Amino acid sequence: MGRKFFVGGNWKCNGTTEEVKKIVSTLNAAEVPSQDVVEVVVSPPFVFLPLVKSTLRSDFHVAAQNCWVKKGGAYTGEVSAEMLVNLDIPWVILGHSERRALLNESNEFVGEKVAYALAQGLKVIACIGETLEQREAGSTVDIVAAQTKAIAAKISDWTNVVLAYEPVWAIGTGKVATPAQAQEVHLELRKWLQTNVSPEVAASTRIIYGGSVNGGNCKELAGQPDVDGFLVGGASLKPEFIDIIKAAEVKKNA
Ligand SMILES: O=C(CO)COP(=O)(O)O
Repeated sequence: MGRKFFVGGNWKCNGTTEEVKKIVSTLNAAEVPSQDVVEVVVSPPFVFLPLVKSTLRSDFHVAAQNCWVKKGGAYTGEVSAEMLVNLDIPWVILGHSERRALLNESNEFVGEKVAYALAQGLKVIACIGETLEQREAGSTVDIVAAQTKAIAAKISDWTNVVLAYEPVWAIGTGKVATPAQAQEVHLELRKWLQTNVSPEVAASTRIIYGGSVNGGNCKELAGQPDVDGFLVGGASLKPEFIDIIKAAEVKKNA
């Protein structure tokens, strides 16, 4: 099916110039599978994007953690998709649960953002995921389907989209989804894409997992047929991110 393994590192709102330089030099020195096997994207805060972009090895790429929903202008504090393109930043993370929860980003708003960013030529890591309450109420699949639907309603080409399933209860909690729990939701998402978008999009779109992924649990998760990679938070700031990148070997040998 040719879904290349994808490992994203979301640094969130962390880092100083010194820390960023240290992470980059650790990554630059790492021996990892080739670009044919794994696509690696790291996402520093906006202010560090130029530094990371100019010092990071060329087989790894960078992503912003957000961008504005439309063309830039009088939107104090925002960064536009056009600016990211201007800086040659290829990727952007949109719809992260922290922004959905803390900044009230709705499904529709995220859908609009994804569409606008794609239209400007950016590639998008679109995040979805249910809260613990929603999971316990048995509505996980409905929630992630509604989040995906709001994106699907606004776009027609999924080539440059990676869908990141990040259950909110697993983010930053150390409480990782079991491989079976991740696989179950990823499969449901793939079925949703098959029915509501197309079999081709379902087969080719990478669905990655995020939520307390670390060097210890990544291989078993990567062994699941519908887990096409990871979006890593806390562990992406540490050398174990390299072990997570290497989990791509599990797929290669599958
Ligand atoms: O939110 C995440 C990645 O976007 C996951 O964060 P953690 O890996 O720290 O749980």
